[in-house]
Amino acid sequence: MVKVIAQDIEMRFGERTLFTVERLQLAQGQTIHLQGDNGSGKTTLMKLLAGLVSPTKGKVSVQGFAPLPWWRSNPLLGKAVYLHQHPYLFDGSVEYNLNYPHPFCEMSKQQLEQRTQDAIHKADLVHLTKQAASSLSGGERQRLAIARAWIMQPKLLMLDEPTSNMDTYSQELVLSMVKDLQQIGTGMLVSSHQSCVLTSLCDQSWQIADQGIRSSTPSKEGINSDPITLQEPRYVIAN
Ligand SMILES: Nc1ncnc2c1ncn2[C@@H]1O[C@H](COP(=O)(O)OP(=O)(O)OP(=O)(O)O)[C@@H](O)[C@H]1O
Repeated sequence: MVKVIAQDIEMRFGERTLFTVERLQLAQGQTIHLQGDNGSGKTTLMKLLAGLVSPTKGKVSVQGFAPLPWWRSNPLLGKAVYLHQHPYLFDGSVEYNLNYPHPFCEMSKQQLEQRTQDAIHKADLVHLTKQAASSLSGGERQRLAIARAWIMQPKLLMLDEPTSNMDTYSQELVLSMVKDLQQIGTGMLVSSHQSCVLTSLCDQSWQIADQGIRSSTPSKEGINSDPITLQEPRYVIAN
């Protein structure tokens, strides 16, 4: 089983402690809703788990991935795929952006071509394939970025505010792609400071508040947010 583990983490910017966490784990098969107010540290936590930023203290490690070639100095990069809410797209057409990850995918050329065509339809990008990615609207950019991840079938995926900027139609397209990834076991962390179309898929919630991160599982009424009890193992940390 593939997982990314954060252990004894402290994340600080200057004098300000954003959060501390004893242990946090994102594994294949999990779909987690990451909640927190604006500025609480959701993006920072995701970047930390993706190896894009380093914690002030503590360690982030991965398990279950194939050994790295000697020239890859950062063992975290590329393991848990992070999608920013304003996704980074390459110069070039929508088609170019969808084909870009092909060399990194473990699929035959034929499978990749089929999956790319399926992604174009799933994300309703058929009429946009030749258009420059830089000219897309915010919602179209997000659909393209998620379609690109859908082709890659990452083991771990982090979606940062994936449905902000999206109308109902785009949200439904994204929901369908995310459900597909969930079915093949992609472990996902979905950040959103309020419920969105994707949060109903989540089987767990991480809440950043008061410089800590609390983990909870949904109850019948929704996410269970009982008062914090440090002894309970389901809570990651609470300050
Ligand atoms: N490189 C940095 N240097 C200094 N402060 C930073 C840096 N990166 C983030 N911060 C600060 O850390 C805090 C958390 O930022 P982050 O983007 O992780 O929050 P967020 O929960 O994703 O917010 P939002 O919901 O508004 O997107 C913010 O106050 C931000 O200004």
